[in-house]
Amino acid sequence: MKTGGLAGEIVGYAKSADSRAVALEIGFIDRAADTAAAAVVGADLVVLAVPVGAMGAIAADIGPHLLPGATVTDVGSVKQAVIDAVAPHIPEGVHFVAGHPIAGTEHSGPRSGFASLFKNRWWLLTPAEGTDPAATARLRHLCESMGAKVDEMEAAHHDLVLAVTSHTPHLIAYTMVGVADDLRRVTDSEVIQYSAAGFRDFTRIAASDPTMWRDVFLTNKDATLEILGRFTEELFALQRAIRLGDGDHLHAYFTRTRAIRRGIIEAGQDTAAPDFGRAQPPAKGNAG
Ligand SMILES: NC(=O)C1=CN([C@@H]2O[C@H](COP(=O)(O)OP(=O)(O)OC[C@H]3O[C@@H](n4cnc5c(N)ncnc54)[C@H](O)[C@@H]3O)[C@@H](O)[C@H]2O)C=CC1
Ligand SMILES: O=C(O)C(=O)Cc1ccc(O)cc1
Repeated sequence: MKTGGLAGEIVGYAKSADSRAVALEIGFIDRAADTAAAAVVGADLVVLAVPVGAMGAIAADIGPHLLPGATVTDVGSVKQAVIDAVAPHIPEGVHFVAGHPIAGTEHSGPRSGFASLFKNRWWLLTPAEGTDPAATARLRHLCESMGAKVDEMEAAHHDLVLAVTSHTPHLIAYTMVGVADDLRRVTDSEVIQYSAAGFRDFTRIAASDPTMWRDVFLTNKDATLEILGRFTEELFALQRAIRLGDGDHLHAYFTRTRAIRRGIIEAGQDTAAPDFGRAQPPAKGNAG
């Protein structure tokens, strides 16, 4: 927003004074406020960017101080739980349009942002029924002005899609790195030394912020458990094929998954930059 001159003044609040100082120093914000409530006074747009489990408490803090006609949005990785936690604190006359940019890295803190983060990435908006379409349209325009591609969907659908494309894959990465860590005690440092690309990608993902990801799994419980259930069924089928020496099963399975990857590339949807991205655009309408 700063680079594109998309806001008159950007006021920031973060829990730690250090984060506020860094955000000011690097020109991320024009002014730092000492409290969330003070930060929103007079603001046309308020963006909540805290772990999903902290959204409700922040909304309660700022609710009474919001400008009539303002729009509140968020960038949380889970949508239904955020809407349930935030909406009750948004006063009449203020618009709440929940959102999720599918863009980020394993890093957090103010130094981890960069101006091109949203370029060519999906930004999903999940306005609740009855939301003023003009507020959603204004937010869509802002996201597009930062280079993002915008889509709208229902919050529950978002949560299922993201359970497939982001949340469960993160859990698998965490698990695989945990397994390797156990193994490392046996093999000394070989696991790290001879890491192949696949495992390296897992370690990058597994370096993501623990609080953020704890909250994702606590708040997207049902969808994650649904996808995890399907995942373990498939895993057991592959395990059985290996045990039985069923090469046809393995070959057919890997042929199918290769076609999916090729489909993503042919559709021009592999917009991930080498360093920053495993997040894929959600497969529209075919999750679950
Ligand atoms: N990191 C990523 O790649 C992406 C993150 N998101 C979502 O964005 C949101 C923010 O994540 P990041 O910007 O990565 O995190 P961050 O760690 O860079 O920033 C989080 C901020 O929330 C504050 N905070 C933490 N706990 C708090 C609490 N209990 N009360 C008040 N403030 C609190 C921290 O002080 C910090 O200023 C999360 O909801 C996450 O799910 C969405 C897309 C990508
Ligand atoms: O670092 C990565 O590969 C990511 O997947 C970043 C990411 C993390 C959380 C989100 O809700 C969206 C994107």
